Order: sequence, then structure tokens, then C-alpha cells
Amino acid sequence: MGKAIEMAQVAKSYDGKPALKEISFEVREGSCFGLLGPNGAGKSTSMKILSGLLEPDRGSVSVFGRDVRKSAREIRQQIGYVPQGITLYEKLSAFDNLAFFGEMYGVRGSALKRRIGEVLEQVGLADRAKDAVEKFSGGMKRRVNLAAALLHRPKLIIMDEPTVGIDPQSRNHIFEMIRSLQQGGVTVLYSTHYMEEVETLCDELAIIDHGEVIAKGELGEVLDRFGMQAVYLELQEGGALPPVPSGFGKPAPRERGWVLETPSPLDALTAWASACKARSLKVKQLEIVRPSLESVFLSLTGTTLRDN
Ligand SMILES: Nc1ncnc2c1ncn2[C@@H]1O[C@H](COP(=O)(O)OP(=O)(O)OP(=O)(O)O)[C@@H](O)[C@H]1O
Repeated sequence: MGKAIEMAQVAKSYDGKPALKEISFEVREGSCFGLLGPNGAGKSTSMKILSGLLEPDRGSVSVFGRDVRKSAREIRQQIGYVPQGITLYEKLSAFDNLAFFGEMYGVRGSALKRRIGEVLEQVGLADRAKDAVEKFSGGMKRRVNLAAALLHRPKLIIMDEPTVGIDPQSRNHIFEMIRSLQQGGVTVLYSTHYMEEVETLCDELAIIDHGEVIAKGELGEVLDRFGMQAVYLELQEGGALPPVPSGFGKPAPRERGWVLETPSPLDALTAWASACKARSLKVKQLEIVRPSLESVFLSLTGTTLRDN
């Protein structure tokens, strides 16, 4: 498989302040690639450069093997860019908003009408085509924006934090849409500061922090390389504090139980089991769990992504 995106040593400053310091990453054709990082890390800047909306100061950027600067027009036809902000006409219906975007992309007439029906179906809003966008929730507006980026059947979709501040139903629709796009061979570049989203959706990722790539690769590879295994404990009577196994750190709450990150999970599991037994606590679940991106970020930066 070829490369959908190749960014090499890309740097960008705003008013002398570096936002990207020599960013390099590659996205395989057909993959769902997560660009993960805290606010201000440089995700939007990278995406705007890739979409040809912003010029880098240095470095090279190519999309499907073509230089973004030299082939800007052709590349724009292959990219569907979904910005962070909503860009819709509130008074117009979802259909009319999409008709406007479609014409901008050069889709017209009955082909456009048909295509609008298809993309509204894809984002789960086919039954709301005629309603004015001003009546929509934030999540529904975001979905119309996503639909707009699909009208010209791009081979690469670039989405800048599409799930920030939206309802769970819209989030699920977006996830389903991404999965079906990927099944249809479309490459997806997805930025977020939610690690769980990357874990659920993406097969490759780059973690960026302060304008630098601090880890990249296949999801499983990054987790194995930088993450730490953990032991998960859930007790039968919810709410009780778990015993702390001696010789290990303090467990942290997760879901309905607690989790203990450790380089020696089998020893931790055994020690935790003995500590529970000694206190006659009824264990509902005790198991070794695979590393999370949370532990990857922590081990690479010394801070949790949530704290940022
Ligand atoms: N137009 C601009 N002018 C000046 N500084 C900017 C501009 N756009 C972004 N920056 C700065 O560049 C850095 C990277 O910002 P960028 O928006 O790319 O990050 P991000 O990871 O997308 O974060 P966010 O989720 O907050 O958008 C930040 O320090 C930001 O303040």
C-alpha cells in the first residue's frame, strides 16, 4: 500500500513562536490515523498545512505522492477537510447548506442532489434534510459539516477534533461513518485529545506535544513500546477501598474498580489477590490488562494528558 500522507521535517512558527518543530510522520493509504495531543500541541496547524490552507516555513508535505505546494488544486480535490469550527448558514436547511458546498467543489445538478442524499444518509441526518440548521444540536451541525467534506468523494478525510463538545449520539454516528469510510478505502486523519477515541478507532497514530512528535507507529506497537501493563481489580461490594498490595504503587480508580500500572503485572496480580484474601474481600474481577495510551503519554511526558 502506498502512502496517503508524508510530512517530513515540517516547521511552522506564528509571530516567531514555534508551533511545529520539525514534525515528521507518514500515513498509510486506507488507514485511520490518529493525531493525538493536548490543546495547543500543533494538531490544527499540521492539518491546515496538509490541506494546503497554511504554508509551512520549512519541510516537505505530500499527499498521495504529490507535493502539496506544487499540486495544490489536484490535491484539494482528493481531500475532505473538516475544520474545528462549524461553518454553516444557520437559516438555510441542511440540504441547502450542502448544495452550497457542493457547488464550491464543482458538483452540480441532479448528481449533486443525489450525492447530498447519500452523504446525509452517511451521517445519519437523511430525515432532517429540509430543517433549518439553526434548529440542530451542536453535534448535528458538526455532522452536516462532515457531510459537506464528503460531497466530492475525497480519498482522504482530515477531521480536526470532530467530537469536542457534542452529544454521545452524534459521536456514535461520526464513529460509524469513519468505519464505513475506511471500509470503502478512504484514508482518515483524525485529531483528538481523547486517548480512548484513538484506541477505539485508529490503527496508526502520532502523539504530538509542544509541536513535536513524541511517539508514532501502529497502535499496538506504540502501546507495547512505551506503555505499561496494568492490573485491574473490581470488588463485589462497590465503593469499598481496595487493599494496596505491598511493594507496588497506589491503585488509581478506573471504571468500577481500580488499576495498578506496573512493569511486573503477574507479581502485582498475585500480591493484590493475597491482600484481598487476607481481608476476606469478595473479588468480582482481577486481571492483567493491556497498556493504555494514557500510560504511554505519562511515560513519555511525565504528565497525564487529562491534566493538560
Ligand atoms: N493563527 C495563530 N496565530 C498565532 N498563534 C497561533 C495561531 N494558531 C495557532 N497558534 C499557536 O500555535 C500553537 C499550536 O496550535 P494548534 O491550534 O495547531 O494546536 P492544536 O493541537 O490544534 O490545539 P487546539 O486543540 O487548542 O486547537 C499554539 O501554541 C497556538 O496558540
